Amino acid sequence: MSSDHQPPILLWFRKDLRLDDNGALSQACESGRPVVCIYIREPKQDGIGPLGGAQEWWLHHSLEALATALADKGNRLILRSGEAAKVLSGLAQETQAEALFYNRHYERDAADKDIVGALKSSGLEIKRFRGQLLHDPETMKTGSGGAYRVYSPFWRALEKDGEPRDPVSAPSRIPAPGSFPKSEALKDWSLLPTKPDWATEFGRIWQPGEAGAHKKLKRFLKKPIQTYKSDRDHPGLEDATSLLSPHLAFGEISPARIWHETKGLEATNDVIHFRKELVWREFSYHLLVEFPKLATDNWNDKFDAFPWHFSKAQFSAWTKGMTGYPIVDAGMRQLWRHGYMHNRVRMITASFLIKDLMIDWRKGEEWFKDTLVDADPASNASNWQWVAGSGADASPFFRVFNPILQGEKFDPDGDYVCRFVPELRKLPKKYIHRPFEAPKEVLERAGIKLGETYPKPIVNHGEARDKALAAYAHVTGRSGDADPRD
Ligand SMILES: Cc1cc2nc3c(=O)[nH]c(=O)nc-3n(C[C@H](O)[C@H](O)[C@H](O)COP(=O)(O)OP(=O)(O)OC[C@H]3O[C@@H](n4cnc5c(N)ncnc54)[C@H](O)[C@@H]3O)c2cc1C
Repeated sequence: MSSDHQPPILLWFRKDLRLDDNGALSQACESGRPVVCIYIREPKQDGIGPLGGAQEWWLHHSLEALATALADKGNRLILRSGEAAKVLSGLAQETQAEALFYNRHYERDAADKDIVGALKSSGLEIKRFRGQLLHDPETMKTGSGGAYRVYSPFWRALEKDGEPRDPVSAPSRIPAPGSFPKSEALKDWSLLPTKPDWATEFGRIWQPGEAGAHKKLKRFLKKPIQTYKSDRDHPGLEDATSLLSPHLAFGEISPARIWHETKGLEATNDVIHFRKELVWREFSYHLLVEFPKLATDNWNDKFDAFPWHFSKAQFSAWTKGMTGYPIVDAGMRQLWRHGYMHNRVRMITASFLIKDLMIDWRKGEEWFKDTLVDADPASNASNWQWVAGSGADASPFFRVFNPILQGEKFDPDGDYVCRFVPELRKLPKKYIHRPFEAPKEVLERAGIKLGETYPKPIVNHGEARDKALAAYAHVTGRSGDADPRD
């Protein structure tokens, strides 16, 4: 019997928008049965969407790329909106499908359980395949059988385990059904911003989709990885890191594929450091699976009593990159313009929001979720809690980043600041991270009027730090001495 006379398999794409190393897809193809490829736009539920604005932009282009890749293999992408269980059972009836294959999606395990329960009772064969991690969280346990809560032993356990599995290549052909069910039109989903179109620069930097992911990996492995360890902390160096995070967030490339491609390189400290960063992503997911409320609740509940203070005006200045601290403002403007921010600057801007402005980390997490193209439920939440000090294996609260010293250390020539805060370009390097200390005539020569062309600092860092540390000491009963090196 030819494949198109057999009942098809429904292949449910979610955050695995790729053909390479896609367990559900390769197994569906190997079965020889026709495959109906679906992407469902679901209404908001626990663990499911909606995506932030920047990721909607990405999703639009990523689905276009996936549709093209499927067409090249003789198949088609079907788009539907609605609750997954209803859409899938409707499609199963329409296409006479007898099976559903999908890859695991860790943050929505609970929601999936209900969906799968409903579909199984209607007689559909359901197969779940590995998710977007090197190791499933259940397989990584401490000696006493618990989940890891500290990164270093987690990394050592992975090392001891040996190399992760090898990735599986994309199928050469994806058998199509005799006829395709109807698809909604992507443009009708209105994922792209219109008025205003704040994503004008995104397309210059990013190429969403699997091909774009592989290009980024190739570029990174060719050179930047050789100096990754030292360069990754310097935001002024463009392209010193892999820029793979949004591709990983949408599953356009698998971590196993990335790891595998680094195996051809000599295992220098730089290569190992890069792998360790990939493992920070793994660790974040392990924390999320252990504590599904990672984005909403303090891991350390002592922080529940922290006296956060929300000032609308200060939050707005932070989001707009108008705090008067150049490195913070450059980071927040990079985020708005590119849907991305350098890792070092993410730490500085997050520390500023939490400790200088004493605004609850959850407000920052939400803003990042809406504006980052790489927003990831595990990495975003775990990193915000890391900076706040409320997370597992977190940076202590009393480590307060000084935005001036951080700028001078990691962007000594002000290259990064000048790229995103052009009004400071003519300022001598000496003042680039502290324009408020520049003499009047220096500011005049640089064409800067503080408070007019560039803001005065919205808080005094020293005073703000003391206030935050006093609040911390009050909540935890610990001394709030800051680390002067930060
Ligand atoms: C406050 C804050 C929020 C963050 N939010 C996110 C987020 O929503 N999504 C996200 O992917 N990363 C997040 N990060 C982590 C990190 O900033 C980005 O992963 C990194 O900047 C992405 O750039 P890259 O791909 O060039 O990274 P590279 O330096 O090339 O690293 C390779 C990969 O390792 C992973 N990785 C690197 N650093 C971390 C880290 N600290 N935690 C977890 N995984 C890491 C990412 O998948 C990254 O793509 C956040 C960090 C902070 C401090």
